[in-house]
Amino acid sequence: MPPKRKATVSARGVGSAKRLASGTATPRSRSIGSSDEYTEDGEYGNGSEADGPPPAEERRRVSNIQKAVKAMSVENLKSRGKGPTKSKHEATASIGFSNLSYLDLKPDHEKRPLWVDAKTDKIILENFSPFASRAKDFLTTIAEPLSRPAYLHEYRLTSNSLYAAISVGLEAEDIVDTLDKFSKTPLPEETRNFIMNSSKAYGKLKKVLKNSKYYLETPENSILQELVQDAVISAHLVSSSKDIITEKAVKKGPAVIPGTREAAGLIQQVDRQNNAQSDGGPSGHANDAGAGKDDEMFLATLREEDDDEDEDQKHIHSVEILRDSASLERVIERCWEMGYPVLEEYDHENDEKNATLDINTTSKTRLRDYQETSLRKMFGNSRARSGMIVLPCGAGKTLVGVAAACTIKKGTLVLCTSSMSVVQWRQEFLKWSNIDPDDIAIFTAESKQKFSRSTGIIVSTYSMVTQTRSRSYDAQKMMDFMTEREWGLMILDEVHVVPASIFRKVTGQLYTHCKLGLTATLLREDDKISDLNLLVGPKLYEANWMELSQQGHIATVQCAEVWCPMTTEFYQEYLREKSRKRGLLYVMNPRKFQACQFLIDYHEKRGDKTIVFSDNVYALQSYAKKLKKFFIYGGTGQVERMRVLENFQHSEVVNTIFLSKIGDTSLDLPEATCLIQISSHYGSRRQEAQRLGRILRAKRRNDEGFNAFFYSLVSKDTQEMYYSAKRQAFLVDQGYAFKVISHLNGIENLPGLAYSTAAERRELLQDVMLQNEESWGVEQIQDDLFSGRSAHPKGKVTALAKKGPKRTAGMLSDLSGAQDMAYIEYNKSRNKELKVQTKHNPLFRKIERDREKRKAARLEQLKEVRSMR
Ligand SMILES: Nc1ncnc2c1ncn2[C@@H]1O[C@H](COP(=O)(O)OP(=O)(O)OP(=O)(O)O)[C@@H](O)[C@H]1O
Repeated sequence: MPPKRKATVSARGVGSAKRLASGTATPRSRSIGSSDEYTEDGEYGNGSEADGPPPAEERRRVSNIQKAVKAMSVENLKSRGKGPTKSKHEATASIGFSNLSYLDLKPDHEKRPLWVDAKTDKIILENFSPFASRAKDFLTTIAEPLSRPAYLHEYRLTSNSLYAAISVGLEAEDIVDTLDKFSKTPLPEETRNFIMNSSKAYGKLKKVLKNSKYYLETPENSILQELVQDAVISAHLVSSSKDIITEKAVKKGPAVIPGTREAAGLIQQVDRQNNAQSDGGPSGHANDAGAGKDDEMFLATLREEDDDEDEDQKHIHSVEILRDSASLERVIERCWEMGYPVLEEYDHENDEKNATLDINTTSKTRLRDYQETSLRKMFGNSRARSGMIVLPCGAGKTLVGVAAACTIKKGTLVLCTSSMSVVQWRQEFLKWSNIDPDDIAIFTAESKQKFSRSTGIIVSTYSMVTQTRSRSYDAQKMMDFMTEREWGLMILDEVHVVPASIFRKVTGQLYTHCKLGLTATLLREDDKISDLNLLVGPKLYEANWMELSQQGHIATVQCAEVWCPMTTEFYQEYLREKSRKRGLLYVMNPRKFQACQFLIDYHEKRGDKTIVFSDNVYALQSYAKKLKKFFIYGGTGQVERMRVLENFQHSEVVNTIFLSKIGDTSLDLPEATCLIQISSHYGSRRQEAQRLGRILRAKRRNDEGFNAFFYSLVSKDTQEMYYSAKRQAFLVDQGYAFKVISHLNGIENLPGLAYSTAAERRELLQDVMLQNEESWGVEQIQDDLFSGRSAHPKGKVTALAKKGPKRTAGMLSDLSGAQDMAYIEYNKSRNKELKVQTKHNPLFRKIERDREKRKAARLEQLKEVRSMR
């Protein structure tokens, strides 16, 4: 018998991503995409366009990775006298690697793509394996993706992920068998037990709404018997144990999703023989072509095996829950506590009580593969499951929502974060579906329409439906209209940003059969994501950013962190400062300013359109005014915002704009191809991903060799470096590599380079040091660019209305302009130039006049404050 081989591979890419995230490693210098703009030593050069590395080179890289891992193995550490005192596993885990040498390899392990580590519940996928794509879809169904760089992906098996898998129709036995099939080693007993035990109760219990009544439903009577005996649950039930209703289960069939090739009649029959082709690999496929479809069929096969059972023998048992929201939430919570997670499902095809909505996708609408896959997870059988779909920014979440509504064909509610998004959602419904415009209404502060027929769609904001202040007569009537009826579907846009308390209010007031949460980043720094599982449902699907960018659905982005050394005078102050003013010092670092100036110049010459992001408003204004660029922040009036954005989109002279954090979300500027970040919200991974999302929609993304650019400017040896590493963690896990640029080639020769003399830098420092607390931190605004918060309730634009007079530290002599810094303080805003170019209607002119008056009054106030000092 040949000696058993031992497993010695580890997750190199994963480990480095984690170390990068924790700030203990230097980011790897690897650029992504086909164009290589950087030289290997981190310098910015005029690199030529080059195709991605050939497969052979890829293999070599992987083999190098594996060699590196081996070199880090416990045995090697031992031989170098650094042997572990703990167990092998603990020792390697502590340095960021998993040592799997305790596992025996299967004889044909090379062909199998997975490593399953029972000790950490982690699964590592070799993304270069010929069977990777098939394994990937399976893994995204059963496990949480943790990290997906180029070669090795890391997933974790959790109760929640298994719950999501069961909720899309997989059985525990199928999961175990398939995992074993893909695994290089026999599936560890602990993993097998974990899946079997955690899945026992999953998918068995459902909350359904039938004829305006909520029921707990299960095919296993014993579970219901156990639940009705529970004191907490029985207190919230209409029925007692005697009243358990038993009915024959309705035979299920897969739902036809409008907009898919199947719905269009393009796929008449699935030829399963294609799948059965075997080359001895784990799933029996000869090659990877059409892998996305194959994966679906592969999963479908797993589901079909289950359907082979005689459905006629099945019965379902149910009890009715009290309809108030507190009872509903308590019952669901208690079921979870007792080990029975509750799924929410809606048998929309058999719902005769609620009117059917006349809606279908237009004949031209074609869902992309990943959109279809995500919807298949929602409509795995003829019922619609509540849950969340996670797609990158710009990947078309709106169409997924529209297609879900077209599949359910019942009254639909859409809740968004801003009134601008409300308008966009309505437009998208009209674009992708044949809905009658009279059947889709808007409920915002400005518009309180209803649909005229028996059912329809209402698009509103979270704040409109959860408002606690007394409502206007019309708003109250609208709310009554919404709360009195049953809705088939509720679409929750940007589901991750909404606090649990808001969801409670929403779900408590509005009766919906099915909820679909849409988001790009299921991330919250406060770790409240688990609340969403309870309130909305499990994550049904999460797309892979890199794959979507390779397929051209989102732009390929080169990410770079530009390290800007602090100037001596700024660094001295930085070290002395203990307060939050340190933040202002590293943002206003003159070297960072120069890097920003250089990059803007470089990209403008290349024909790019650039957005510069700064969370700090003082920095935003200082940079923009000094560089004579246009800017928008929370205090900019709606009219001015629109004017700047329109010019950015259509004018050849406006190629760079500065935006505060209000532009993080909901900003659709497909012209933007470059993004520079000069100041950000500490270590927020979500903000980093959302900002990147602004350039993922780049119009030119399918041009040959096109790359969008994302630069994060970081002041070296400051706290900003720590935040930066933390912020990048999510994107690194999505497979983005941040190139470090330590020197921008040719920056010294840039004509008109700002702050190139010591005197200029000292002036800047003086100005920074004189700023008061208000200017130190990030902008305190919760809304986005289009929320219209700065708009007066009666339609007047009040750019400064929200903020009181600003106290600014300074000296009386500053006002005379006698000191250099006065020029900095009153550097002209370029925004004003746009006014001259634009013809206003009389209303806008009046708005502008009012604004100017208020600005003049504010300046007067400022002078007074200063003179009092
Ligand atoms: N199947 C499709 N066919 C053609 N175009 C599509 C398709 N799906 C999405 N798009 C287009 O992709 C763009 C982005 O879509 P959408 O605004 O819905 O993205 P998103 O995921 O909601 O982005 P964000 O998270 O930034 O709001 C839109 O211009 C949309 O028309």
